[in-house]
Amino acid sequence: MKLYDISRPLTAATPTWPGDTAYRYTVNWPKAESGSVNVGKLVMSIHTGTHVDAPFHFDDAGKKTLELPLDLYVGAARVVDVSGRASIGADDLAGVDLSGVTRLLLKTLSWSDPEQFPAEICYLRPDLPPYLAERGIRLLGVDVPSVDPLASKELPAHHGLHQNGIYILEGLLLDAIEPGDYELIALPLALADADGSPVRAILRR
Ligand SMILES: N[C@@H](CC(=O)c1ccccc1NC=O)C(=O)O
Ligand SMILES: [Zn+2]
Ligand SMILES: [Zn+2]
Repeated sequence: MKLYDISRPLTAATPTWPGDTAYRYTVNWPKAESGSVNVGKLVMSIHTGTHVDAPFHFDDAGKKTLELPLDLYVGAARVVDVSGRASIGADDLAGVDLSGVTRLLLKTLSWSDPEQFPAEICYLRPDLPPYLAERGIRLLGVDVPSVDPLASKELPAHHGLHQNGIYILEGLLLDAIEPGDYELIALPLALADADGSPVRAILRR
């Protein structure tokens, strides 16, 4: 069985949201000092690289990472190519059969330079969340840092997905992935209080 890594590597150079905390790993307690082991310390924003959003990210009353339903992040997923568009709405998926699909990953290819935070990304239009929910989608993954336009403060797609019971996976790397059916594994860490979690996302087929 072949494994495809669809996670962005986390390094000090991984781009973050403007002004947000970069990934930083340090050996906080070196072997020379501890006498036996190197002990690392990790500092990063939850929204750097490949991650899930918990509803608390955009809703003070929303579920936090530890309360997320794990079954959504493991199981059959369909990758659909929606590249070449400025945004995605129900119209853009009209020709795509979504019957039996619970986890949908949209390949927008709109984050062209992985070394730079994008200036503009393909985003979701407000008619998409209800359309997906009617078809049974419960998890939506994108290959960009947000499901909304980067400058949006209202976050209509985040809220629309949430209102329709659809959870969000962001920052995937789908460039090398052929559209089709896979098994997805992208589990959030068991983080108390958090508004999301970095994930190691893989596809198997
Ligand atoms: N909502 C975004 C993240 C986001 O908006 C953000 C992340 C880190 C620092 C600032 C952010 N937004 C500021 O307006 C997301 O899609 O997860
Ligand atoms: Zn996020
Ligand atoms: Zn988000």
